[in-house]
Amino acid sequence: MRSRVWIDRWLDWPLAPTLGSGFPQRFRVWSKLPLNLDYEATVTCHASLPIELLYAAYPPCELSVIPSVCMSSATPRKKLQGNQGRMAEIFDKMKVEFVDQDESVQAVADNIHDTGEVPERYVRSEIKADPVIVDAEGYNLPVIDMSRLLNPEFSEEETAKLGSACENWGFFQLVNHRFNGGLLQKIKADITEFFSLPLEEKLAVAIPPNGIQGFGHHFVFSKEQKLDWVDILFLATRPVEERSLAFWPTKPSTFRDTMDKYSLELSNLSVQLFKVMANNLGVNQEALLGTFKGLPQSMRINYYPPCSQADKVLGLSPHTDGVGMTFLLQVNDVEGLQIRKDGRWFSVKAIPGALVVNIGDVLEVLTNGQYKSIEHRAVINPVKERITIATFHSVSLGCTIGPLQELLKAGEARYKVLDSVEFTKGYFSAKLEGRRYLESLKL
Ligand SMILES: O=C(O)CCC(=O)C(=O)O
Ligand SMILES: [Fe+2]
Repeated sequence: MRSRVWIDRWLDWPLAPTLGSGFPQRFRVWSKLPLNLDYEATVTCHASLPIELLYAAYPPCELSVIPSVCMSSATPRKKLQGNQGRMAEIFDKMKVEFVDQDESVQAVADNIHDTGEVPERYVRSEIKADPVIVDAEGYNLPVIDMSRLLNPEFSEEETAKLGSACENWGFFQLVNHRFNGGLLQKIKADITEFFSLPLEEKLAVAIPPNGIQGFGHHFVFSKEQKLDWVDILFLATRPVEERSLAFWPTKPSTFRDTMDKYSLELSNLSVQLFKVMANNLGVNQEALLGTFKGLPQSMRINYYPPCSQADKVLGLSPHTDGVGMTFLLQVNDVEGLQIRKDGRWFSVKAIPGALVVNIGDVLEVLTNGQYKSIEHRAVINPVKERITIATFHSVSLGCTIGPLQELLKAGEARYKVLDSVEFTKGYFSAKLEGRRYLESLKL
């Protein structure tokens, strides 16, 4: 019997008594707790009874076996373990534990209309401490043109521009990335629709206790900690065989397909950019790409509700990304990303249709500090919701992360060498506090 089980709920089997002929057949089961959720199931009959129920959430989800004792609605129910996939296994190993944050920030935002006050746990006194620059001269985020990078006539010049952006800003906007037709429109529409569903429906893919994937919150380590003004949907999107589709929304019905296509486009784009970066750094492309073998990718979809007291809350605490490279897509036209430059916060004006690309901690370490992983945060709009998709390209498991040998010829290593699990563990334990973790890696 196969042992992997993905449904993290108590199940009831109302149709079980009707089984008997015509296998395989499709029917629906529902979960009693905590919500009435429908799951599709495929039932197949084993050569010898008892029958095994093979659950396929939605093809091509991995199949899981429920022991035959569950066959009748009268039998005792069995608490099932959620399958969070490889990523959760790593988290388990690392002993990184988030505390449950059981309220949706969107619901909190709705309630403020009644009380008029932001709950104390979301009030961030530190926001006012640092000046913010909006539209200042000389503070234009570099714009990189993908079509020029790929055109032999202009690629050298554009590559140099990209290199300078990675060294001086750690961020740039990528235009002309040539995504297929309406894909960006589709992903934007599907994500917006998901977040506009009633809370009960979003909870169908809730992050389980000690889980990492699904709808909920990350980086909450204590009941006292101040909270970010955001609800998220986090999914490990690549490699494809490591997806836990149970956490992929089925509403809207096009969500999974759109996400799959978007994920592939970004993965291909990440390879193109890693290659350009290798050229710019003067290192072997394979040496750089080797760290990202298998192209692990995850997505954090951020839903920032509006807040009438927006200057009291923070959408996302100052942090660097603990990965190689991140692509940020603004799903609607509401701004809120700020990056720290020269000790001040600088508001990013996203070009419509562009992707905001930023260097993560891993690339800063690999390049021995030549490329910069820059601190950034998200602020809240007083009247409009803001939605973004951050797509992270991470290191492969089993890799070591340290300055690339080819870059050391000119000087000493400035960062420690760590195994990828150690590295990620350290990142999460540092609790999203600016550049604290990255600084701790310096020799
Ligand atoms: O939503 C944003 O503007 C920033 C998101 C981000 O930095 C992240 O998810 O890591
Ligand atoms: Fe980030």
